[in-house]
Amino acid sequence: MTAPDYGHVFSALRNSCPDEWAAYTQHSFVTGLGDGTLPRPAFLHYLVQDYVFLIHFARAWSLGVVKAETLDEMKVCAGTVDALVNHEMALHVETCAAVGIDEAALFGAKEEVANLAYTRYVIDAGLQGDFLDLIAALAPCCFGYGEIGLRLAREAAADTPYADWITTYADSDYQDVMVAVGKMFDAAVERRLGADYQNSARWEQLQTRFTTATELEIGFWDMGLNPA
Ligand SMILES: Cc1ncc(CO)c(N)n1
Repeated sequence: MTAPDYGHVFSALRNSCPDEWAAYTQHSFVTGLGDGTLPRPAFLHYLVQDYVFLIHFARAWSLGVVKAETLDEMKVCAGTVDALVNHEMALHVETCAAVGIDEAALFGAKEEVANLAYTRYVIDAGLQGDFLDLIAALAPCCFGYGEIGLRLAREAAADTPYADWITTYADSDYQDVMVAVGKMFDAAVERRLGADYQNSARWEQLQTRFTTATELEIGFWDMGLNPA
């Protein structure tokens, strides 16, 4: 499997920014997770920031419940909030606890600017725009980690110390949520813009949201590589 099926809307958005998508999903931080060469301090620095990221990211997905137009959209958004706060964050809490960083320290960690820029951009996309603006800005995070997790599960060195991280995103728990998000995103776009959505007046704006969020993901890996 080269890429999992997260739907045709996601494929169209990704295929329109191939350079940014490659810079995000094949970033040297990702290579280092796979071959195990990522320095531990960079990983822990990233993981603490990512805990804070997920707090605000869950707020953004909660906004999806507010902006939804169908019960199915509400269910997928609520399910994603659950997956983030009750499952994905366990990786962060357990990995950090093992090196003496407790949850209060995680919750109170100083948020770096690249982190803050990313989540507030996504939340603002949802506040200023509609449900599609919000999902277009949320999509790179979700599907990018899904792609990375599956690729590293196939290609990673057997002895990488980052196997727990890889498993979190390759696991069917995470993948099933992403497939559900992809289906919901396809239906949401077709419902509002029609089957010929790529020729609608809204498409360019959604592409900009998606590409900008992808660039903010690249900035997040860059931040991870540079522990303060
Ligand atoms: C920065 C970032 N993007 C995406 C995900 C996946 O939820 C994450 N944990 N962190």
